[in-house]
Amino acid sequence: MTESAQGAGPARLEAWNVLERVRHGAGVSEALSEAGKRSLSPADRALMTQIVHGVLRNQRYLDAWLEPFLRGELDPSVRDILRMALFQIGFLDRVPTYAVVNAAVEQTKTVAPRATGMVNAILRRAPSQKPKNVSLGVEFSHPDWIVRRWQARYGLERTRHMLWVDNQVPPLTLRVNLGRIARETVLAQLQAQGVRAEASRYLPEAIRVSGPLWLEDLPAFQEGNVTVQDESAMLVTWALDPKPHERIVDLTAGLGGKTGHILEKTQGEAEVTAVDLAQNRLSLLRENIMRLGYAHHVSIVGQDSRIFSLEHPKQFDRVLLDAPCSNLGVLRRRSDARWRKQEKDLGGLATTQKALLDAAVRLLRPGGVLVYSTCSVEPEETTDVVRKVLESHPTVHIEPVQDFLPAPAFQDFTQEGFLTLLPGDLGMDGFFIARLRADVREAE
Ligand SMILES: C[S@@+](CC[C@H](N)C(=O)[O-])C[C@H]1O[C@@H](n2cnc3c(N)ncnc32)[C@H](O)[C@@H]1O
Repeated sequence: MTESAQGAGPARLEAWNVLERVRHGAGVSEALSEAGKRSLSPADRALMTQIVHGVLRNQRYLDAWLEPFLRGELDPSVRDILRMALFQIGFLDRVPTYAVVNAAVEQTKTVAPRATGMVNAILRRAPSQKPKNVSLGVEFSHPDWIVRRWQARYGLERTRHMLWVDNQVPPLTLRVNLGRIARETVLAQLQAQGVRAEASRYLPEAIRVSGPLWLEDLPAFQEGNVTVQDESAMLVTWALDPKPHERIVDLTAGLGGKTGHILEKTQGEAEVTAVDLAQNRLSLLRENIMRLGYAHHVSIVGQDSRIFSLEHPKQFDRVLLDAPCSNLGVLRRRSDARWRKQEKDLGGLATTQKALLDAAVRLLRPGGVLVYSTCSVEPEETTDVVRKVLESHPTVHIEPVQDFLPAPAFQDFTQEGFLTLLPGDLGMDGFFIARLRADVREAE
């Protein structure tokens, strides 16, 4: 590493590398966890993460801030250095402005030496001239199409709140395997490490952590009794309400977040199958389930769920379809997602979701239960999909989800039998959950 690169500090150098990788298509979580494996101190890792998410969450605002100072085209690598500097100046208070400017100048010397003078000149003037009178989309750094559709549905104040929620650092929530360890024991372990945490008011297995936590140091995590998952994602398994000895399939299992919860709730006594077509995700799912100690209690199938359903019709008591979606309910966690999606993608997603839900219905035995969930609350991906599928399957009906949720507080968020949590409701991620049941007599 050159002397000037070192001058920027390891956290900023790695943050810049991660942003470059994200610009070239890498997912932000994967890029951050790769970078985190390099020898960074815990403080540098935290600063790197804060800068990367902060720049992505505030990108449009930062670009509007830069705009008046630019003359002509800007090299994307230099733009990232400027965005990082303005984010630290505008949104963090721990580093003095002169130190941020010096770090950015040092970094530019190695990345694009000829731009050093320009970066220096911009960062001497810009900090005192923040953008004024900007639109909601600029103020909260969201694409206009998202702002427009939320405002049309929820009105101005609600939309402002949702946009604000998306830019906050989300809470870290832990799921405790209550069959193996009491929540109080995990809380005591957290307290012993000086971590601020409290029991969720809404789910008996959830803990909200509000300070920094190195999970690997937590005994309950090492023993496989704790998993990171948002409370709204935990509600999906509550809605499914799996029982021991049933045949259950998780049709889009991904990394196994919900498969693990199903295994915990049935204490490994159900016959669980996890399907996903992404082989790389299934290897991680296997590792995750092994850590939880349920490796021998799940069959893992790398296949398109639509094919799987043709091969196993009417064979399952419970089917979970946590469908691929636009992620618009979890923008606070996926800081890059708002820039990757376009409104026209919703149509294609809805087609896939409908095809997968048709496949899910096919797997139900008479009387079987199906849960459909998305981390988006857009009607095209949620109520529209469910209604269309119900029209073509008259032997399947809606079962009100509220009867299966763990706290009375959720009643306020149910309508027509569906649960819809908007981003930030009860402090949780945005989520949609529907529960369907096949008639006992005549499943399709
Ligand atoms: C929302 S994620 C699932 C997250 C997972 N349920 C969890 O809790 O960790 C959607 C998943 O659907 C998978 N997928 C998309 N299309 C599929 C298909 N046709 N068949 C099987 N899996 C599919 C993706 O690979 C992705 O892992």
